[in-house]
Amino acid sequence: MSTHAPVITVDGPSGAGKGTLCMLLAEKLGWNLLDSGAIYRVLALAAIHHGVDIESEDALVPLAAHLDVQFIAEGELVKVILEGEDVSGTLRTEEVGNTASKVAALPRVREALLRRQRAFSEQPGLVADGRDMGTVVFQGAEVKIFLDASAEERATRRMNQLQKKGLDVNFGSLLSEIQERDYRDRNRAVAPLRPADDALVLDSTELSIEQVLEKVLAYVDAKLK
Ligand SMILES: Nc1ncnc2c1ncn2[C@@H]1O[C@H](COP(=O)(O)OP(=O)(O)O)[C@@H](O)[C@H]1O
Ligand SMILES: Nc1ccn([C@@H]2O[C@H](COP(=O)(O)OP(=O)(O)O)[C@@H](O)[C@H]2O)c(=O)n1
Repeated sequence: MSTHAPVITVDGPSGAGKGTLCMLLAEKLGWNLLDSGAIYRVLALAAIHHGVDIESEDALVPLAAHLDVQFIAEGELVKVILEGEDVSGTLRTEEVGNTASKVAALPRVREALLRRQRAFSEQPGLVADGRDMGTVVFQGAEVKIFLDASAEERATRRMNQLQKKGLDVNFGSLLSEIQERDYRDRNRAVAPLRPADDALVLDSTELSIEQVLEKVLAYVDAKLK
């Protein structure tokens, strides 16, 4: 019989620093990591590859249920293999993020991905990154964080991140894409982006990565004692 593994959930909008925080937390604690956004992104990419209509829930549900995806940890990075192909690079584009947010608004698609996400909860513990980790997928999590930042700060962070990868990006269009995605994620009928009632809400607009990690580690320590 498997014993219950503790879970830390980190939810919040795009660019708030969830992925960075979760990676550091998982590393520090030696726990497993779930990047649930990557699963929605992989589904979006699979739909694009197979020419599936991203508005058709009936067509997307079987695709979601049978996603052939592997996450392979390579040092600090995670390699994502979809149907045998390394898609780690294309997965992070804003276009795929936007398509992911459209397929993620469909209730039966979310339902089809629930078991796959919960299967990540293994000993010694799980750090789960997403939009509905604390409100839906791991409602009973021991520690819940909602990480936020102003839209302007998040767009600036994303712009710097993309520029470092050598991509040419426009701040104005990045900001409006982020705002559009936030609006869709916050206003969908199922599992909308919102803090769980028992989440610590942390605004990272004026905080460095180190300051965020320090605050969260202190909170985690107090909660897990
Ligand atoms: N507190 C912070 N201050 C400044 N930059 C940050 C902070 N947290 C994260 N970043 C940077 O912002 C970018 C987006 O962070 P990421 O963790 O990918 O966000 P999310 O997973 O919430 O979309 C990354 O380049 C990351 O290094
Ligand atoms: N648990 C989750 C995670 C992501 N998503 C959706 O997937 C999209 C991409 O998620 P992501 O976490 O990779 O995006 P970023 O925060 O990295 O920009 C989001 O805009 C959400 O619409 C979701 O609905 N539920």
